[in-house]
Amino acid sequence: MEGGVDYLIDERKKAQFDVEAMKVAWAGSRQAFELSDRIAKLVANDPIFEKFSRPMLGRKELFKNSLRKVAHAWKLIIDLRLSEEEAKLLRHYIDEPAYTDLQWEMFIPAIEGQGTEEQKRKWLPLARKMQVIGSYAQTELGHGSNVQGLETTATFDPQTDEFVIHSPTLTSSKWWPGGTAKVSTHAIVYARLILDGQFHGVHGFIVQLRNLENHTPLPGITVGDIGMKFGNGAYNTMDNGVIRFNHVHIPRNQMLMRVSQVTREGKFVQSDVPRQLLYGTMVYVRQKIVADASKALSRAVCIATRYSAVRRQFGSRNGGPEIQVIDYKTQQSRLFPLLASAYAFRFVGEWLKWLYTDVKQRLEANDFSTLPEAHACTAGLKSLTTSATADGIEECRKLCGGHGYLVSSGIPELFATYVPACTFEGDNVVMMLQVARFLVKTVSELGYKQPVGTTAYMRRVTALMQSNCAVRTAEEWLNPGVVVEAFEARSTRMAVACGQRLAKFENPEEGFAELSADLVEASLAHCQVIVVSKFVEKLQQEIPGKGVKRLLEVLFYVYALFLLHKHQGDFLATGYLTPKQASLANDQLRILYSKVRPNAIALVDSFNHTDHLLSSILGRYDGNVYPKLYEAAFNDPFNDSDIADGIHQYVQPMLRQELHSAKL
Ligand SMILES: CCCCCCCC/C=C\CCCCC/C=C/C(=O)SCCNC(=O)CCNC(=O)[C@H](O)C(C)(C)COP(=O)(O)OP(=O)(O)OC[C@H]1O[C@@H](n2cnc3c(N)ncnc32)[C@H](O)[C@@H]1OP(=O)(O)O
Ligand SMILES: Cc1cc2nc3c(=O)[nH]c(=O)nc-3n(C[C@H](O)[C@H](O)[C@H](O)COP(=O)(O)OP(=O)(O)OC[C@H]3O[C@@H](n4cnc5c(N)ncnc54)[C@H](O)[C@@H]3O)c2cc1C
Repeated sequence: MEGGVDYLIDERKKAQFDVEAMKVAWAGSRQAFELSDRIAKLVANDPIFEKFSRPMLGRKELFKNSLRKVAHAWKLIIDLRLSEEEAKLLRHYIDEPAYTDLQWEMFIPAIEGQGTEEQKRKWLPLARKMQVIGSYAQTELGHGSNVQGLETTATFDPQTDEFVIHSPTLTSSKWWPGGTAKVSTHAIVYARLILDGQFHGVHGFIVQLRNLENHTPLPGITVGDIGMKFGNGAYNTMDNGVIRFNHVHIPRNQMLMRVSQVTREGKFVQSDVPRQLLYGTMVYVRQKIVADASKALSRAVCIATRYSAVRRQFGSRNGGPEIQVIDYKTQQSRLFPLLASAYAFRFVGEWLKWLYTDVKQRLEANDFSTLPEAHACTAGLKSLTTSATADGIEECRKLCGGHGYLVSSGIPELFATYVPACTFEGDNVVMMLQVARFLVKTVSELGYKQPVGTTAYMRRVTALMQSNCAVRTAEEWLNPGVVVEAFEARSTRMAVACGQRLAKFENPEEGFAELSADLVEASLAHCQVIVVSKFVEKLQQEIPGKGVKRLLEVLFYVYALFLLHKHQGDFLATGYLTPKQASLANDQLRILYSKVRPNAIALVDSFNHTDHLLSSILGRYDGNVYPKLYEAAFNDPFNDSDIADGIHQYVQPMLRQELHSAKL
């Protein structure tokens, strides 16, 4: 047997559920599935969107090719009259970071959330027709996480009714904004507002960067690319830029003025809108990043699962086939929790999208009451899901053995493209510390204020602190109430313990800094409560299709009991579980893995990923791995000739012992 075609055919026959119905459950609805499937095929069948050769291209060629793809996609959007939702799916399936990500996911949302009605009327139609191309220039060479520490200045000049945008120091150079180095005509620039010598906080300003006719930078603007980034291909399709402003004048009405206004006379007016709304674009994108995590993780898991069924090692008897590596319990204990995590992140992402839509509607009606919770949830879940996904992709590489390290496995580029998600839109530790602030506040108010939303479980603080887990057999872990209660008790106990230790500090900020590592752990525990509970809520809905709900229940228990096993130190240290109960959870986990095993291939097929999206020989749908790996090796341009450049010059003289007289 040269390839694994028959192996995957056999595996698909083992499925104990309706794969087509699971595809719908994964997509969210039949309509969402059909839409997504149609756009995925459109991209997969269009040669312009080919991406397998991307890691072999030089930077300039890579970038030009990316510009071509975007132009082709825009043409398709117009010619096929694609809706905004379809256009977003198109970008997802093209799978190439590009300036349009910033245009559609940051520039436009920033104007929508922070602009006045007049500003929206002027800028949104231009941006939506791509007549202006915008980016999001917040981070500087010297400051990223600390937004209030930004140094760029926007000084009002009452003479001309303009703001003067200036980079006073080297460290104030804008550094990282995607799409800026070579493409964007405009940027939302975050800068310190200065009126009559007084600082009035950081605000967003629409600044034109380039001449719309010939694309040259406008006077006073120095702009360039910040250089190559991690990995081949990967995020290098994006032109992350550096910008320096030398007293650049912009009209007063280009400050985004929903939150605060500057009058013609140069007076600062603070509206009732909280200043945190200036950070609203980040809340939006963090929510998108959570939704995206399941897509990235499911890709890696799909590759590793299919390959694990194709790959065989050891155990051959009488010349028969060796054991499929997916049958090793160690392989299952590394792979199946990641498979379950992909589903868990899919469902929590769906819920977070709902939460964001709700908060957006409230904000439009000037109801800001749920903003702190939305901020804590988006920040915390962004941190949890991206960290787990980045680690998960790397684990999938290892699960594929040596071949996982080949670019043609599709995993190295996926990893290199994905990992910055742990840093951008808020470093993951800084984000967990935001959750910690929210938790500390919630805990300190428990005596007189009922917690709501995702912290509502802490209303039962007394019970969660005092009662202990009642599980006596491995079977008893198969109860969603029991599992969720364990996570709630652990989280409450960790948060309350942090609160008690914080109370001993005279200066709360000093205490917060001193205990920050523990606070991050307590925040993670709280975020895990959210993911686990949202999975349970999903299971309480009607889920059609033979065996679909049963398999999702199995995945829920795998996800939750795996986390419980991984963090058993917390569960034991807080006293909620006994060592025996933790051990029973692990026993149940092994039983669950054997329930996943026959369904593993069908579960990854249910992601409905095309071979184009996976861009992986190891993860091919047909399992034809070895012949295609062999073919790809000889198709590599490096194998064009048997004698590589440099052999005659540097190797042959060595063989002939003539190195000292050779010209090097
Ligand atoms: C390849 C992977 C694919 C993923 C792609 C998925 C699809 C996504 C589509 C497109 C992606 C586009 C590409 C992304 C490119 C990347 C872009 C960027 O990175 S842009 C820059 C992002 N920068 C940051 O995230 C900076 C992080 N820092 C901050 O957010 C803040 O500075 C802070 C750390 C939160 C602290 O702020 P500050 O010092 O001002 O405030 P505090 O005094 O601490 O807090 C004041 C109170 O305000 C609350 N707060 C803070 N932020 C918010 C918010 N956003 N909303 C509501 N409330 C907020 C804070 O909690 C404090 O509250 P109290 O304690 O006073 O109650
Ligand atoms: C691929 C990519 C694309 C990007 N695109 C954009 C863009 O389009 N527009 C834009 O404006 N920006 C962009 N950024 C910048 C990005 O938002 C920042 O890099 C990010 O917010 C992190 O900030 P930083 O680089 O200042 O990290 P730092 O804050 O310097 O972090 C360094 C280390 O310090 C730790 N640390 C920092 N503060 C604290 C604290 N208070 N407590 C404990 N630990 C702390 C962090 O955990 C981290 O380990 C992009 C970045 C990347 C990698």
